[in-house]
Order: sequence, then C-alpha cells, then structure tokens
Amino acid sequence: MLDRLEATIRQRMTADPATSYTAKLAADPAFAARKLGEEAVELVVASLAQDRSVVVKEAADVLFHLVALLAIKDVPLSEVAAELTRREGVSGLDEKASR
Ligand SMILES: N=c1c2ncn([C@@H]3O[C@H](COP(=O)(O)OP(=O)(O)OP(=O)(O)O)[C@@H](O)[C@H]3O)c2ncn1[C@@H]1O[C@H](COP(=O)(O)O)[C@@H](O)[C@H]1O
Repeated sequence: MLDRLEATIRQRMTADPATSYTAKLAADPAFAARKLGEEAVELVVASLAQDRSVVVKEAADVLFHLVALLAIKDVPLSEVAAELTRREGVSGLDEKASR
C-alpha cells in the first residue's frame, strides 16, 4: 500500500495544484513540512484523548503527509526502509551509538 501511495504521490506532484492536494504540497515544501507537523500533533492528541478509530484516521494522515514530504525531498521510501533494516537486531537503547 505504501509503495502504491508513493507512486500515486510522485505522479500527482506535477498535477495542477487547483485539482490536486499533493501538487499543492509539492508547490510549497515548507507548507508540506508544516502540514506533517500539524498531522503529527493531531495524532499525538488523538492517542491521548480519542477513541481508536480517530487514532487510525490521524495515523493515515501522518503517513500520507510523511510519504508526500519524502517524495518532495526526493527520498525514496526504499531508502528509509534500508535504514530501518540496518537498525534491525540492534537494541533501541544502543541504536543512537551506531549512527
Ligand atoms: N491519502 C491521501 C490523503 N490523506 C489526507 N489527505 C488530505 O490531506 C488534507 C489534510 O488536511 P487537514 O486534515 O489539515 O484538513 P484541511 O482540509 O486542510 O482543513 P483543516 O482541518 O486544516 O481546517 C485534506 O485535504 C485531505 O484530503 C490526502 N490527500 C490525498 N491522499 C492520496 O493522494 C491521492 C492523490 O490526491 P490528489 O493529489 O489530491 O489528487 C489520493 O487519491 C489519495 O490516495
């Protein structure tokens, strides 16, 4: 699903911002970064206060805006996945030391 979403986002980035929210984000990377921050805060608030279904929706918003920002910065999801793979098997308590 995330690979499909990334492909859709990369395709829509060059569309008309009047008809595509992705293109609107791509036209203004600072706006895209700000939106990811806003969605992350909404997820944090939901996780503290709301029911599970709201958390699912807010998490979907965060994932969409994260994948969009990565595409705008031309960072493929596969590169992030490779970093997570590199961390596999390293305790989270020790991971910082391995960077
Ligand atoms: N998954 C998503 C997706 N999730 C959320 N959003 C949009 O992200 C925006 C979130 O903004 P907010 O929650 O802050 O709400 P808002 O409308 O800005 O209003 P406020 O709450 O801030 O007042 C909304 O406009 C949502 O529609 C998404 N927009 C697009 N996608 C995917 O991207 C594809 C291409 O979309 P377009 O680029 O618009 O064609 C879609 O088919 C989807 O697959």
